[in-house]
Amino acid sequence: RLQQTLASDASKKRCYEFLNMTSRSFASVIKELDDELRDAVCLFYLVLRGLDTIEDDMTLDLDRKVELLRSFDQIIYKKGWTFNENGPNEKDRALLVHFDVIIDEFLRLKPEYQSVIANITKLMGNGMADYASGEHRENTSVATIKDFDLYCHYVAGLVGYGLSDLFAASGLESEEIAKDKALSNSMGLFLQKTNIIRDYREDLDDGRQFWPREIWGKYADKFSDFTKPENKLKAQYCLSNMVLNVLDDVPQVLTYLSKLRNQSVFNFCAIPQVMAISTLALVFNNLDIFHHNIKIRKGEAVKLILDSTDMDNVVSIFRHYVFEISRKNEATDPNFMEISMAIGRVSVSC
Ligand SMILES: O=C(O)CO[C@@H](C(=O)O)[C@@H](OCCCCCc1ccc2ccccc2c1)C(=O)NCCCCCc1ccc2ccccc2c1
Ligand SMILES: [Mg+2]
Ligand SMILES: [Mg+2]
Repeated sequence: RLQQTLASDASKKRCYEFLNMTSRSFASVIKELDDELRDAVCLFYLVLRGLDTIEDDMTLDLDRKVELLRSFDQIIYKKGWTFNENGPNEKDRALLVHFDVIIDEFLRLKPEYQSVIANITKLMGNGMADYASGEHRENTSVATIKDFDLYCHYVAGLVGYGLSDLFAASGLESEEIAKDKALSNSMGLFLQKTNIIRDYREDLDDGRQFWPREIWGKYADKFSDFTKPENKLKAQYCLSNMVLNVLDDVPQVLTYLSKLRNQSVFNFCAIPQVMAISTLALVFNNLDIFHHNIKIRKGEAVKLILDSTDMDNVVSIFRHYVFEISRKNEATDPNFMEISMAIGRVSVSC
């Protein structure tokens, strides 16, 4: 009996080490969650990060990648399963090399938490596979704004679905939070779309492009044209058009946050969203993003984390950054009016 307890404590500890290794930002907010939810959300993260490590690896054979993505919801029930076919540079390859530890801990979760995680894994894995193998084969390019919303639904909106289901199943939040799928979806889309804008250069260098052609095609013939100095005005207008698209999700994010009742769940949900609105204001009309990855300053991030503990503070943080975007909004920008109106819509929602 004692032997088993020691073994399971050791593998749980290793899961939190993998959590810290794969994402410092999410690790810090996941560890803040109440006991009832912490392990389930930690494993939810690690299972999906494992799936994403398959998706992100451009050195994997396409058929092999699709087979793994579509069967990952069964793989998580296979005790002992590990994977070492990732390329040497895949940043989270160690997670899959030791994935048997994640599976052991996943199988120790309550059955209702396991089924939420397995269900989202199945939906996300098939969504990623559809993207990897479909007409996007050439460079995972995203054609229409509808495609953009669908891809971000698969990789991030579904995480919002699963988290809302876990919050409700734990009893820490009402069943209602899991009913309004559009609100949960927006929680993921706002984070993922902001990251996709911020990561323009990193993804371009990795041969990936997620900005929808329906938007960037209005400003250039090739996605990489925005890195050229002679195209800097077009690049600026394309960037503001992308920020405009993301602003649409702000009212729903604020509505979702206003429905939360448990303090640890609120902190866990609010902090990534507050980081994202700060990042969105930073990237707006900032042409550095076409040349290198930019991040909000450490000091600002710490202040935001400390301030994001109640709805009034979160609303005023959003107002602050939305005002900063309106200050940077230039009348010569063809998107100027649309952005002003989107800001108006946000301002009344908070
Ligand atoms: O490789 C990387 O490091 C970045 O990969 C990006 C990509 O490949 O596009 C991309 O991979 C997406 C596929 C795997 C999803 C992993 C995930 C992330 C955060 C979680 C938070 C809690 C629980 C489970 C979670 C699962 C990525 O990590 N994008 C970051 C934004 C995704 C946010 C997901 C999300 C959605 C709703 C949320 C609601 C409340 C709190 C956190 C939330 C977090
Ligand atoms: Mg990734
Ligand atoms: Mg990915």
